[in-house]
Amino acid sequence: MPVEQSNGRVILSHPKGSSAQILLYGATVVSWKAGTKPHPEPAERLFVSSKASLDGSKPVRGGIPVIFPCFGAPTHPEHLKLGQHGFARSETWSFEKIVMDNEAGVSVRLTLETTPSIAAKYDKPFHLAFVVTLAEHQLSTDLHVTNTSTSDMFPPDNLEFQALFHNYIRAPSEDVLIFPLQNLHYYDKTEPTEEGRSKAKLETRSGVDVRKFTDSVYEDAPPKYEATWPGGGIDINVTQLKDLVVWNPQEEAGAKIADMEDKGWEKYVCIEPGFVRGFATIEPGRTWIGQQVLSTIHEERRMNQL
Ligand SMILES: O=P(O)(O)OC[C@H]1O[C@H](O)[C@H](O)[C@@H](O)[C@@H]1O
Repeated sequence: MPVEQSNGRVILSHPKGSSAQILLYGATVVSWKAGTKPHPEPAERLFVSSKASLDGSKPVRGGIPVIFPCFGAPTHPEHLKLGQHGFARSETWSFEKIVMDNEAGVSVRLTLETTPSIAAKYDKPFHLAFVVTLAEHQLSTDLHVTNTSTSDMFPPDNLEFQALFHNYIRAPSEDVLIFPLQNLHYYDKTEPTEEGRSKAKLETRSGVDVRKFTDSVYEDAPPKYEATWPGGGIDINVTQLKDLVVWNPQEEAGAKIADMEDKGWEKYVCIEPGFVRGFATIEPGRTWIGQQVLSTIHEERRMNQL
């Protein structure tokens, strides 16, 4: 069966061997296994901490948590009752339907609507749909945000939000390099003062490493980037997600994270495409779609680049 549901999970299996698992809790993709052309046997591409809670008691430390409607601590007046990274990653979504089921892709759609517990802290009308599509060497995630307000007042009852895919990419963090971020401006959240954190820095490195504690928000990043390391890599193509967060806590911050496994920070890098500087805005009745496509990099392409 290409799509199965069991124990609060949706499992996608592609005829060419790749697979993905999505928890209804947070619509969190917790596994993506895919091969490459020269090495077709599927390998896990995401990191999930062995100490992560997968029972819906807290957001998953790993995989691809969906961040909405705020990234980090809330700053928008409409978000002030929300916790860090908003509520989408800690609500149980509904399985809506299988969108596609053929060799081109196996695709499912989950949805989230407001609940009394969400409405108690966030009263804007919205509808979210999350579409996950699995291909032989690719995983796509699309977030559809609809402003369901029926108000016709002026000024319009716009929905202002931030959204991000918090990808924990399985990679040796000592060796990973991320391209092409050179000459972009970024905000360095590891700076100890608010003044330091709010001042834009210029990225001078051609390939960005995470050998030290890194928490950088790149503004207006290109729509295509890649992470490479000896023997592997992931390409990321995005639509409507103008910013990119690169995070690895290293021991300095990682040892303080309760659900991080011992030395977990050595096994992943978070590469997080999103709309997080400022707010995306949609008018009543309109839908915004943010998309990412993750692809395994085939080794021969890496060799050609060296
Ligand atoms: O611990 P969490 O709430 O899951 O957040 C984990 C991390 O998410 C993002 O990458 C932020 O930029 C980091 O500042 C934050 O530490």
